Amino acid sequence: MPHATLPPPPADLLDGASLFLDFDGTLVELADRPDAVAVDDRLHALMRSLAARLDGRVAIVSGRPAEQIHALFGSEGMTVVGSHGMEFRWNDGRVRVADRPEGMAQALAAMHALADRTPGMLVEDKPLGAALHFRMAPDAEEAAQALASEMAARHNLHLQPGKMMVEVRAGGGDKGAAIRTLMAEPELASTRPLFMGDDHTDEPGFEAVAALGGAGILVGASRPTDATYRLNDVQATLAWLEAACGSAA
Ligand SMILES: O=P(O)(O)OC[C@H]1O[C@H](O[C@H]2O[C@H](CO)[C@@H](O)[C@H](O)[C@H]2O)[C@H](O)[C@@H](O)[C@@H]1O
Repeated sequence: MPHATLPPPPADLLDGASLFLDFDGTLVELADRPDAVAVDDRLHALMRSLAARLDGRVAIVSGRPAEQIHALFGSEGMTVVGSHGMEFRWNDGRVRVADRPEGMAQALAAMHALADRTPGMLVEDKPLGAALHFRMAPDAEEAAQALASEMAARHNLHLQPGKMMVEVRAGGGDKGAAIRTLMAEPELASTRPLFMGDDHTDEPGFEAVAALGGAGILVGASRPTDATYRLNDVQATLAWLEAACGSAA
């Protein structure tokens, strides 16, 4: 994986593009708890501007449940892919959701047992996965990783690392495969896909957009990546998007 110093994206990159956006760490700052995140007026306005600028060719591609992203954005009416590429909710009402894997109940019970004896550790129960969050219990990272690995192996679940969390989830897809599915929509044909994301779990998305003739934009510090461009942080990302779609205040 290349590790060059990446330039910021050019201002005209949205021309003829379809835009896929990660959520946590890309559009909103990371917080101590998953439920401490909100979509403010600035982000609402930006999503409306992007939808207008790109004729609706904008989607959120998140590890969060699609339902949660919908609830956070309210009436924006955009396409959302949730659960790391396993749930599709298109803006025309179509829905495609993978089955909840067997073994989730046992994995959740084991995670709750660990969290109950670990102050600060949180369990996130998702439709297609279960996550252990140790942002507020950093000393318990090893225990969380060990339990998630054990649950993944025992119940044939996909092990999904994240930022200060580890998840077991339904397998068979990732953000890269999800972007390929979205790009197969007729109205996206012959557009150039762009994907913005911050996490290692966004790398399959960067790889997919590059293979489809587009570009990935890494949000955060320089690291080995398949992205083509880089922006420093969430604030730089919001400012670049606003400028690129002409909605800067
Ligand atoms: O793919 P994303 O949209 O970036 O979602 C990835 C995960 O985001 C959430 O967890 C992360 O954000 C939390 C709130 O800032 C933070 O407390 C946590 O440490 C981060 O890992 C979400 O809770 C997960 O379900 C997503 O998979």
